[in-house]
Order: sequence, then structure tokens, then C-alpha cells
Amino acid sequence: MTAPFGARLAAAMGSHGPLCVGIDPHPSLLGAWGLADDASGLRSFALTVLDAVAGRVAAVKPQAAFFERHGSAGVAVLEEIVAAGRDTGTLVIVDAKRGDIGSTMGAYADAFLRDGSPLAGDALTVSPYLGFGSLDPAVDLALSSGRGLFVLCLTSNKEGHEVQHARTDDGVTVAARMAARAAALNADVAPLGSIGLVVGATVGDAADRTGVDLAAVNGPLLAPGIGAQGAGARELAQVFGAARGQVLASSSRGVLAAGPDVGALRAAARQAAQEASAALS
Ligand SMILES: O=c1ccn([C@@H]2O[C@H](COP(=O)(O)O)[C@@H](O)[C@H]2O)c(=O)[nH]1
Repeated sequence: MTAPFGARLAAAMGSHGPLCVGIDPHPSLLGAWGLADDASGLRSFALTVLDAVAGRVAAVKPQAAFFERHGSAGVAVLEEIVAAGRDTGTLVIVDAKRGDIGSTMGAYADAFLRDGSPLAGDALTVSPYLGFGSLDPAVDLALSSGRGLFVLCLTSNKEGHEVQHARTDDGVTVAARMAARAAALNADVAPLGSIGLVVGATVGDAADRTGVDLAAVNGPLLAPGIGAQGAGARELAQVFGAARGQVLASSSRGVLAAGPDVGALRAAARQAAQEASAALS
């Protein structure tokens, strides 16, 4: 029986520090690395990132969109990278941000969270904006298979407030409601629940303003926005406060820009992990 994702992530962050390296094969990065913008370029890019950081960081996060834009050949590369990442023992968070009505969500859960599925990593990013309950099939399968979810809560983009800061009839913000639902699923779990949230490192004091109690979530907090989107150590410390021990900082372009040299990528990831660790300790 696989240990729960939250426990596996806590152990990985304890061993390697609180950094997740995003595998985002942007066309511009492929070009800068001297690779073609096709499936073979994607494959070289992603395998190089794994070579550089697997076994050295807590997690990697392939961004599905950059693979899907190449159709079935790109999805086949994503499958290969998910398998290769898992073989190294480094946790794989598939960033596909799925969300749909419950019956269709069951199919997404099968694709990304079921044992034996070629797209199943250790965790999946999901969108709760069809209602948190629409995620039930993914929650059930994640928890029963030792996997995890990262539910979008306070996203790093500037438009996120339009939905996430809105208040429902009872005056509670949408973001706070999503966080409370995740907290209920993680109640009494130690050391960390498996239903995490996405909270951008760029959101400033949004958690306070929206009434999101990050520490009470008792689950991991995936924090994109480091590096290319402008956040750094100061922002990490400011945004997460008392919840800093739950944070998995995520950087894609900030690390990937150091490639294609494996040693340079490794050094960039090491530096990002050290900075995140110092900011969050
Ligand atoms: O709120 C969110 C949720 C997800 N992301 C994803 O993280 C990476 C960020 O890449 P950088 O190059 O480090 O900016 C990317 O895959 C996004 O889709 C996010 O940025 N914000």
C-alpha cells in the first residue's frame, strides 16, 4: 500500500527542501536550448530537466499544456516523462488543472490518478470552479490510491481575484470556501493531508483579505510565481506566514532558463531550493 501523498511530500521536502521544478517546454525555451518545437524537442528538454534535478528536489511538475499542444505525440512524451519521473522516486505533480461536472471529473480522475494509467503521477492540479463537490471523484481516487490534489485557491495571475475574492451569499469569499473544504478533507491527518491548495507566491496579503486560513488547511500549499512571475524569498515569507512549513515553492522558467547544461540547471535548482528553504524556515 502506497503511503499517502501528504506524508510522501513531507518526507521529500524534509530531505530535499521545499522546491518543485516545473517542466514547462515553452517554444521560446526550446529555441534557446537549440531544440525543435516538436515532440522530439519536448522529449530532450524534459529528460534533460529530469537528469538535472531528479533525486535532488522534492518534486517536479510537468505542465500538461506544453505537451498537449503537440497532440498525441506530445501526450506520449508526457506519459514517458511521468513514468521516468516516478521511476527516479521524485514526486511528479501533473499540472493539468482539470475540472468538470462530476461524471466527467470521474474520467479525468481515471486518466490522472488511477494506478496503471500512463498519465498518473503522484498528484494532479484541479480547478474547483464548477463547485468543490464536482471534484469528489478525484478526491476519492486520490485518497484511495495514495495520490494528492492541488486545488486552485488563490492563483498567481492578476485576474484570479475576479472569481476567488468574490463573496458568496453568506459573505465568505470563494477562496476561503475552497480552503475550508480542503481543510475538512485533511482534518486530523499527520504530518500533512493530501488535498493541497495552489496559492501563488505573488498574491501579497490576499489570504488575509479573503479570510483564507492557510495554516488550518493542514495540507501542502503549492506556490507558483517564483522567478519569472516576479516573486522571491521575501514574497514567500510574506504570503505564507504561519503556514510556511506547508509550502512547496514552484519555479519553472526561473530554473529552466539556466539550461540546457545539466550542471547549470542543477545549480539553478539548488540555489532556488536554498532560497525557498531560507524564506520558509
Ligand atoms: O496560480 C497558478 C497556478 C499554476 N501556475 C503554473 O505554474 C507554472 C509557473 O511557471 P513559471 O515559469 O515559474 O512562471 C506554470 O506551469 C503555470 O501554469 C501558475 O503559474 N500559477
